[in-house]
Amino acid sequence: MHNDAAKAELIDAGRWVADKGWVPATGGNFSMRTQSGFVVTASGHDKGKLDTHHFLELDDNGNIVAGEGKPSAETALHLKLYALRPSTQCILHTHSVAATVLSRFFQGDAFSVTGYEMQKSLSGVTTHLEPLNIAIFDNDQDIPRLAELVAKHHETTPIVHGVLIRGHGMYAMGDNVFETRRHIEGLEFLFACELERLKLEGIK
Ligand SMILES: CSC[C@@H](O)[C@@H](O)C(=O)COP(=O)(O)O
Ligand SMILES: [Zn+2]
Repeated sequence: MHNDAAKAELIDAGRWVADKGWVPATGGNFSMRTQSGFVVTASGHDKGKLDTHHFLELDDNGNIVAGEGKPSAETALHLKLYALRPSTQCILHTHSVAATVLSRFFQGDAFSVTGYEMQKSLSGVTTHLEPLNIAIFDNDQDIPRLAELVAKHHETTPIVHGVLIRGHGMYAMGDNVFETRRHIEGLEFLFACELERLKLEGIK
């Protein structure tokens, strides 16, 4: 995909994800793989009101080749996720209330659900009967260090749909922008169900 087409897709995804309330304030950042490398959102903008000049163009090694401002503070994590899973074309990082709260509530190293038909909204999932696991990593302001932790985890437990960062949000990935959007929507549905379930069942 050309850089300009990738920016157009990310501007559209930004409006959608902002309408859902999943990128409050200037939270979140987006990227796509392109013919010449990557495009990534510039840091500090409202991701629901992106324009074509709110992006940096990077080469295959992550070096800036065009654009204004600073690349997203979390660019190193995007680049690591692309390297870990070469078919990934689009990464959308969101800050929903549900992802933020549940990643703090569940103390373990994964958000795990079983029994929901909507698990099948995620690529490769064919049944509600097996657990769906989304890895949770402790938040870290040192993004390269966090990216290394994610890479280490991927060696034994491949990351397919995305990861949660505790008290922070989610990184969702897919082989095109529509798949990434579907993964976000499917996972957010599952997060919302789990929040409702916890309210009804109480904390045990
Ligand atoms: C609103 S503060 C959030 C940031 O610290 C960060 O987590 C984030 O998602 C956006 O950072 P950005 O540098 O704009 O890409
Ligand atoms: Zn963030």
